[in-house]
Amino acid sequence: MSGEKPLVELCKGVNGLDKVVLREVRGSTAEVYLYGGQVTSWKNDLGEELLFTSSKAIFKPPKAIRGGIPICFPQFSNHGNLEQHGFARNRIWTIDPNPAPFPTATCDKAFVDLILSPSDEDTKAWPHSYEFRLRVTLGPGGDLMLTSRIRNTNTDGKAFSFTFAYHTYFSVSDISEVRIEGLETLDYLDNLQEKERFTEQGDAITFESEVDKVYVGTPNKIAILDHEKKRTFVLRKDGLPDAVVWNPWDKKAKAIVDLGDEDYKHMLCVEAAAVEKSLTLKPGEEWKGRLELSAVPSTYYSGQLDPQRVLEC
Ligand SMILES: O=P(O)(O)OC[C@H]1O[C@H](O)[C@H](O)[C@@H](O)[C@@H]1O
Repeated sequence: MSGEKPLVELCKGVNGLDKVVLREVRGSTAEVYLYGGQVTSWKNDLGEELLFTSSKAIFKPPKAIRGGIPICFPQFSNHGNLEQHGFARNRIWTIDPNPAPFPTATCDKAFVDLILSPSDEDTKAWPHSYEFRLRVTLGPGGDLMLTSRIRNTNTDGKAFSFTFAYHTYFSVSDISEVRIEGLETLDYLDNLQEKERFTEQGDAITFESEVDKVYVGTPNKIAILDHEKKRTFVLRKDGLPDAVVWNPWDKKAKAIVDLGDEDYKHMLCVEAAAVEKSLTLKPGEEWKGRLELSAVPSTYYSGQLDPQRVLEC
């Protein structure tokens, strides 16, 4: 019985890496590795895994863990001179022993606060002082919430700019059975066509080949419908105007060392992000970016989906 176990527990994960397990009274769980400050598991009260982690994921620095929710900071992808997706995803974060109080009642919420501070090596690549606090919360209904607060602590008076993404890998039954609602008719930058700008057509987005797009200025609510699983993920975001959609498909999957050849069928990345326009903080300023995920049963049959109902739930 999960009722016997603590709501928040620090234990050892793969290869002896530290991880924090969050438990919710009805049985949902989440796991967060200090390596990368990365959520690697989120299960509903039936014990079903909702996030994808690669069958070939390498749980060992310096390679970031392939799956879950890597944090891309201070750079998304190759939009700058830093390493791909920045360094936050392959640094060891620490647990904040004195987290700030929760704004609302805390008693039924399991949460952990992690901190990323710059190392000497990071400062050479990105010469800024900052404090990055990440709160991961498992809500009473099993919802998963991530809140990032990044503060400029430069003492030289300099502002800094960054791009950011919660690079979420959703677990899906079969990529061909999945659709995304909430991104129709929006503009996107196509990473497969030199970041050229296009406008999405009017239908829900479905998948039949490689996709790597940055949708710009999206609504704060996006739905991912898994027809076969009869499950809908609802992604809510705040402070993050863009949404990246990525699936490598078969050829690219084979070229990614830590991804199984068939894994692309069972994953879909929909990433709450700030990519098109970088975010700028002056000394003393703080930015907050929030992601909230819920997984609900899809109350529809094939061809009878009312998109409005999904997005309003
Ligand atoms: O292999 P990674 O460095 O983890 O990146 C995986 C993917 O992340 C994002 O979704 C980018 O848009 C893709 O271009 C990139 O291929």
